[in-house]
Amino acid sequence: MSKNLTLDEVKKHKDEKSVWIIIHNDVYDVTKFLEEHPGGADSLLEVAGKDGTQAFEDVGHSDDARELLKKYKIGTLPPGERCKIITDCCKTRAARSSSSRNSSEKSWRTYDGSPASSKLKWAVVALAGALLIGIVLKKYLN
Ligand code: HEM
Repeated sequence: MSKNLTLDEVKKHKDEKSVWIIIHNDVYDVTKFLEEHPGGADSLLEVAGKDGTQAFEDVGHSDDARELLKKYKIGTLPPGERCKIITDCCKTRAARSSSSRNSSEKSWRTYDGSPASSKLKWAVVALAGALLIGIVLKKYLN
């Protein structure tokens, strides 16, 4: 089983001395790969200490590149910090963590930890309840 590494731990590894990147919920230590990366060290440093899934996928890396990833894997995010669906990923957590930095850095991620969908569900239930009460009141007051 791979080791659980939290986002807070990953965040500490954000410069040349130590570069950790999250891709598809797995954590990679690419410090030794910086100079070898065909896409340059800068592209890796840009997502150092952060989630690089989108950057990695946007480039359309080959199967060889995906295979190479295995060599650098050091762990996985704990279940509460994982992303369920890559395209529907959490703004709340990312916004919170990057608000102290540049806001343009906001990530597309959505984590399980931020139950945006469950909030929406309760809003719909509350709205339906209010509607029902309104209808009943209207009926009895007339
Ligand atoms: C962290 C794990 C990564 C690994 C193991 C990796 C590996 C590779 C490999 C093997 C290539 C050669 C082409 C290919 O086989 O697809 C490549 C190219 C490239 N990578 Fe990455 N990459 C990683 C992350 C990233 C990230 C986060 C970016 C961010 C933008 C990036 C940007 C690029 C670019 C722009 C190229 C194209 C270089 C060119 O064709 O001139 N890579 N990468």
